[in-house]
Amino acid sequence: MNRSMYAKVIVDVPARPTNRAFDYSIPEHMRELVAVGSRVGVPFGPRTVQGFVVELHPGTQLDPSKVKPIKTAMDLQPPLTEELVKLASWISRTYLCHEVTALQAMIPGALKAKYERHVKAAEPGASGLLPLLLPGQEEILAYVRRQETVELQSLMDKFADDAGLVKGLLDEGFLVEIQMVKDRMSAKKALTVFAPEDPSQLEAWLGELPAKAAKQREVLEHFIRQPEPMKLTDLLTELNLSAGSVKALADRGWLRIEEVEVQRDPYASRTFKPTSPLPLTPEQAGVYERIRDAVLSERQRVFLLHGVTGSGKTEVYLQSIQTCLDQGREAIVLVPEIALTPQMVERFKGRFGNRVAVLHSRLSHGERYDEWRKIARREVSVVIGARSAIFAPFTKIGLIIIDEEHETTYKQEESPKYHARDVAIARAAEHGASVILGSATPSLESMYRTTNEAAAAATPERPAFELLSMPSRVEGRPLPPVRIIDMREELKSGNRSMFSRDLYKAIEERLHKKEQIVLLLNRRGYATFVMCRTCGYVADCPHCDISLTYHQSSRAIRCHYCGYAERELSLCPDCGSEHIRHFGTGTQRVEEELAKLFPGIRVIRMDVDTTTEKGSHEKWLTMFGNRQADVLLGTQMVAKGLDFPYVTLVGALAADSVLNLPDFRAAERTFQLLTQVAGRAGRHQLPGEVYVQTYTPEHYSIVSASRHDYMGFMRKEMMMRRLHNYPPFHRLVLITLSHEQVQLLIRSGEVLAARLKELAEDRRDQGGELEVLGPVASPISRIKDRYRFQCMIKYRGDQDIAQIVEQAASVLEDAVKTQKLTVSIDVDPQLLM
Ligand SMILES: Nc1ncnc2c1ncn2[C@@H]1O[C@H](COP(=O)(O)OP(=O)(O)OP(=O)(O)O)[C@@H](O)[C@H]1O
Ligand SMILES: [Zn+2]
Ligand SMILES: [Zn+2]
Repeated sequence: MNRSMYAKVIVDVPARPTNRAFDYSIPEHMRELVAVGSRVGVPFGPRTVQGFVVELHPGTQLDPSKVKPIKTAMDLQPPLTEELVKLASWISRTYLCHEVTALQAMIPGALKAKYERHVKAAEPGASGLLPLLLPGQEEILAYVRRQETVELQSLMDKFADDAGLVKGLLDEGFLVEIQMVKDRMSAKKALTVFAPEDPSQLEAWLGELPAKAAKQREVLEHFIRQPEPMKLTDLLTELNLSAGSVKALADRGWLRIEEVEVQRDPYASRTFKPTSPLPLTPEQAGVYERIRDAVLSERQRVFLLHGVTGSGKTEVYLQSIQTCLDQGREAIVLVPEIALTPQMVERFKGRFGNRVAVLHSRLSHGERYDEWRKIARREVSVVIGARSAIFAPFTKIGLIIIDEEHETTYKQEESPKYHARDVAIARAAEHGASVILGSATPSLESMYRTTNEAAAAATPERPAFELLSMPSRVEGRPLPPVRIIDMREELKSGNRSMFSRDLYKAIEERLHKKEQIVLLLNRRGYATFVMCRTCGYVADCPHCDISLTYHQSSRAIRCHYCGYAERELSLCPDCGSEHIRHFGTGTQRVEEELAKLFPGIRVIRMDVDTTTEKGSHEKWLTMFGNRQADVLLGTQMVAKGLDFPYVTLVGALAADSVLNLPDFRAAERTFQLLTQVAGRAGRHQLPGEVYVQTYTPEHYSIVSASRHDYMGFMRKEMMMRRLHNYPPFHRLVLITLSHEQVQLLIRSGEVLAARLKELAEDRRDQGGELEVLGPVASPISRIKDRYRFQCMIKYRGDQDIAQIVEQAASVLEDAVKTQKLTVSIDVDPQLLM
């Protein structure tokens, strides 16, 4: 029984002055409904907005007569747990975002507020000058009175020809506007037929039916055989009836028809072959036992599992989860982008069946909401999903697994700019849960935290990691040999093709043996721009500092940042030449060249253009798995997690494409990508082989990847990072300012940097290491007609960086408020653009 009379509410108005909880009173009749974590509609200024209840209190510090009451309680069960509410406040402090933004990130899109404008008729007497009504207005008013409240838009639509009359009624106060806060989506409902509690009744009624009511008889007989409730539509199809007969029985009061929530299950039509635990290899067993002990200890422990590709990490995950479930606890599994790895879903559903919920971005709003409700109602105990699944509203988490922990997709690029790894560790602390960070190529940040140096500096918030390793593949299968091919030499000997001679031969051989091939071409590697070959003109976005991208399918060139699009060019706008070259996505060109070189070759191309349709990934991968194609050609999405037994050749066509990006992680990303894609070859009986084509064959990231030498790469890269004060030794905060006028922007940047440098000076006097770089133009210096400038903070140790950033940013508050300057803060940024 909830006796609290006041609630502290975080309102859905993401702005600095509102980034705190406001007091509201809870009307008597809502006391049972309003709990920590529930959503409420509250008056805020002249509006009604959604808010989240974060605390309950018996009293208020404010003058009670000034405290407004909550208007609506939106949930029967709060969608957020108390733990998640607390986590939101941690996220807001750690990543410097508004608390409501963090709360919003935790609920499914379907529950995000939709504001509707409704109208109702004013109380009689309020404006009671009826004679003033214009012809036609009386009718509108009467209509609204009959409906009680009407959504404004639908009223406007209904009386579209008289929109002016409606507006007049509003202006003169005959109609009053009320704002409603609603869910964007509601649970899907279906009519369901219920038999009476006591089935012997049915037999008796059967006797009472007139002889000619054969159809009704069939329905009763059905429920005598199967008394469980049944969806009306299913019943009608099964018995081949029309609704009339069922309705007739309901009218007699013999059956009951009710609207019942149904769940949209995106995997309902799929069957998953059940699997049982495999006997573990000694390496797997050693790792599994460490994890099992940790899970049983019910303390927060973080493991970094470094297992080479094909070492059987997934089986370790599955058995660790089993341990956790046996204990009556729950597990969360994160994968980079689940739509990309249907094989993962299959493995988890195969082992745990319908105890698994799946959350990813390719589900519809409704499907996502239904999967989420299964979690909220504890109908499942395992969640597998992309980044935001880390917010699954479980209450007894025992284990959190982050597969391919080095992936950048675990960092959200828009606010809240959280990293799922850190959120996982924070949740594990609350639940006494273990975390497994698994990868064949762990990030330097995670690896660093297994070192003694990091252990010495560990805090409860940033605990040290325990390193587990699985250095060999299952069943002693070898890692495939990797050959580096120097493309400069190819060019010298007159080969201008995208394929080196050796790779060409290797492909030919596989086609002959009916084995399969994976070809990787990094998306950023090959230009997709439009260029005039006469004068060198390149089509740029008129609103952004970036070249336009050619899309062959729509014959358009468009900007990836703002969506600006124009038709493909036939003449150069600068010199009028007809020699315009449209560089299609790199993969398209490779596909064309493959077809030319190997007539009849069957190629599946996976890239942004071929995978927009829902379920397309799955379709392509199933086809490839069924050996309906010889080549799987694609961008990064073919590099990860795939496990196909007939793949014996992997080719990386442009290994250095990532190396040339202006990012201190370029070498790390190159090493990761090459190692991952090489790992797709020879995972089963057939031995594999890998070719890496590059213009910089001597670079240590490429050499180490070719030797499967993670440790060698890591040591070298650590040295470079230490030398240049980059993560993991120093941490970064990136502050990006943007504005339409470059002058104002430069001035703001300088003011900010000056203040930051002052504060850094103070810190250094107290012994803190802190360096401020900038302001400089961002690598992408303009997006959507707004110029961009950035400052970077590099710091070391466990400093309260939030305080400094907030203090410094406050010097820009005026410009933000009055001049539309935007300030975006990224703590531990993954992309430096
Ligand atoms: N104990 C075992 N006995 C037999 N086969 C196993 C065992 N463990 C795993 N496997 C098989 O070995 C193959 C590789 O395992 P898995 O895909 O889990 O590797 P991984 O470490 O996740 O690799 P990657 O990092 O490349 O995704 C799979 O086909 C899996 O079914
Ligand atoms: Zn030109
Ligand atoms: Zn643009």
